This record gives sequence, C-alpha cells and structure tokens, in this order.
Amino acid sequence: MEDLIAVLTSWSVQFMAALVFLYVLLKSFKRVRYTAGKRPPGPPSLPLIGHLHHLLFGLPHHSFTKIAEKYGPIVWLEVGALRLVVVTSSDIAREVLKTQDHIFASRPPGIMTDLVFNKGQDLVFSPLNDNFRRARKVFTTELLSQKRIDSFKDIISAGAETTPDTIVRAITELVRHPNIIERLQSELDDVIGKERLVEEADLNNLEYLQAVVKETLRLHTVVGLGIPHFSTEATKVSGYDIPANTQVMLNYYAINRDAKVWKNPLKFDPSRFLNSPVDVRGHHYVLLPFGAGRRRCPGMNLALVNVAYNIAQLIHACPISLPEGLTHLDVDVEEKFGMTVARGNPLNLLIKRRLPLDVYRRAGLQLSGV
Ligand code: HEM
Repeated sequence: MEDLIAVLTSWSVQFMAALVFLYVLLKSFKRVRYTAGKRPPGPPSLPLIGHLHHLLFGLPHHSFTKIAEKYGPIVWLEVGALRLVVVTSSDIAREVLKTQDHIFASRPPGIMTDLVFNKGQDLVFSPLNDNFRRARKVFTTELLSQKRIDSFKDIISAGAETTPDTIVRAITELVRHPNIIERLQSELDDVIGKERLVEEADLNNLEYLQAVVKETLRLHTVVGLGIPHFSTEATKVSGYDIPANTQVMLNYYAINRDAKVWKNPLKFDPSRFLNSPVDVRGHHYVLLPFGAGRRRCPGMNLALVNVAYNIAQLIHACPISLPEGLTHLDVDVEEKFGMTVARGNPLNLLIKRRLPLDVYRRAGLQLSGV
C-alpha cells in the first residue's frame, strides 16, 4: 500500500511539475513575443486558450464592443496561434483602411476558405495578389455580365443576404416610426405622384429616402465585423506595434454607433443625414457600412440602388400595417448573428393597395385580395 501511495505521489508530483513547466514555457514564449514590441492593450488571457473565453458568449460584435469600452479602440487578442487586432474607432479605421491600406488589404489564410473557396481563389477571401486584382477589376467593370457573374459564386453570396437583410431592417424601423413612414410617403407622393410606380431614375430625387437608407446602414450594419483583414508586413498603428501576419477586424457596427460621433446613436433618425456631407461610401470614416479602401465592398453601388428602390416601391405602392392587436411599440429590433447581423425574429406585416389598380396592372403586377 505504501508503495502504491509512493508511486501515485511521485506520479502526481511529476504531473504537476510538467503542468507548471508547460505554463512557465507558454508564459515565457508570450513574454518573448510581448517584449518584441508595444502591443495594443487587451483583457487578461488564459494559458492555451488565450482570450477564447471572452468570445464564447453573446454576439461577437457586442463582445468586441464591450472589450473596446474597457480596453480602448485598438485591442490585442490571441486564441491559440491566432493573433487578432480589433479596431473600434473611426480614427484608427482610417489609419488601417487609408494610410496603411497597402499593408492591411490582404485576407487571412484559413482552412475554411481553402476548402470552400478553393485556396482563396475567389474575391472575398483572396489574399492581396494578382488574382485579387484581376477578380476585383472584372467585378467592377463587368458586373452586369451574366457569364461573369456565374463564374464568381462568392460574389453572389456576398450580396445574397446583405441586401435583403438591410431592406428588412429598414422596413422594421419604418414600421416602428409612423412619423418617419409618413414623411417618406409624402416625399414619394410629391416627387412621383400616384399615377405610376417608382422608377430607378427617381431615386436621386428622393432626398429623404436616401437619408432613410443611410440611417438604416448606420444603425443596422449588417456586415458588423466586416471581413477580416490581414497584415502583410510589420507596422505601427496608433503607436502600437502590429506584427506581420496579424488578423485585423474592424468593428464597423460599433464605429457606426459611436456615441462620440453620433448624437443619440441608438435612435433611428434619418434627418441627421439631411444637409449633411457624411456618406456611406467609405470616404467618411465615421460611417463605414461597406468598409473603405481596396477591400471596400465592390457591390456597394448595386446594393445602394437595390435597397433604396425596394423600400421606395413598397412604401409608395402599399400601406403597411401590423397584424391586429399589435402597435408600432411591439416591434422589436432583436438581432441574430450569422453570415450577417440579421433581424432575429420574423417581421409579420399586412400589405394593401395604395395606388389606383391600373398603375399595378400597367406594371404587370397581379394583385389579389387588395
Ligand atoms: C447592403 C448591402 C451590403 C453591405 C452592407 C455590404 C458590406 C460589405 C462589407 C462591410 C464588406 C467588407 C469590407 C472589408 O473587407 O473591410 C464587403 C465585402 C464584399 N462585398 Fe459587400 N455588402 C453589401 C452588398 C453586396 C453585394 C450586393 C455584393 C455583390 C453583388 C457584394 C459583394 C462583396 C464582395 C465580393 C466583397 C469582398 C471584397 C473584397 O474582399 O475585396 N456586397 N461588403
């Protein structure tokens, strides 16, 4: 028996010693890496898993926002071998996406992207190489060619959820704000009248509609964390050392809701964009629903037309109401995180006819029960 206890004791002592050794080893590796430069601040990490425990619960764009509130607008996180910098301010976003765009415009390599996207051959996950430049050029110059679109499936999927999600978020906010829907309807009636449907050519004449679209993209940034960027060489950002091969995530969701920039940032208020030069196209770093720089969303123009056109057609041609018993105060803005930050619950609406029947018939629309 005494022998057995002796064996167990020596085994557990050895095991403990091995653990302590491993811990010291990991810590010293970390120290070597940390003394290599001045890293951005970050929350405490655990051996082996690093910061994983900070990211396991809640929606990732909210977790990153909370971490930024505590540790600042540029944060350093590690999960295993992954080194991640998260940016949550427009000034630092400008540094990454404009001043140092040439260093941060690559995408991280990854098993998923290699498997799904054929070793990063497709645009969304392509590193910054000749293939990327070719794909980007084809996209921007020949987008409307069906043959080309067929050969860029990831491009289709990049737009497949983002545009409808944004439209649903806009309609949700309109239903929650009867005064805003009324103002939009009256602009549409003034500019288009009631004898025809909205056409694409009308969109630039609808100032309030454009403000509704911008405010939706600001408050409901559907690509909340963008797509990770990747540094191709060591550099400094905001005074901190960022090594080569580091992933950089831009928390567009939080930047677009920054209380230091936007008055009442959580309020849906399209009028903040009337007579304002701030736009969504990546020239104003306080508002980045499409990103900026060389990796800015190439589907932006198409998306802006589609979102505005769909909202305008719906609000002009149909009075929208909620199912019986519900008021605008019952409509929630819960989110779910997947490929995009989409609406969490289904939005049930009743849609009726608003214009003379003939207007719909001329446009080839079949109406029933309205
Ligand atoms: C409201 C709709 C949309 C929003 C908010 C949106 C937003 C974004 C954002 C934030 C990025 C990442 C930018 C970055 O890396 O920093 C992106 C990338 C991209 N988007 Fe969109 N997008 C939308 C619609 C579309 C549409 C309709 C298409 C295609 C027809 C599209 C195609 C792409 C592609 C291919 C990329 C990757 C570009 C690259 O890696 O160089 N997007 N988008």
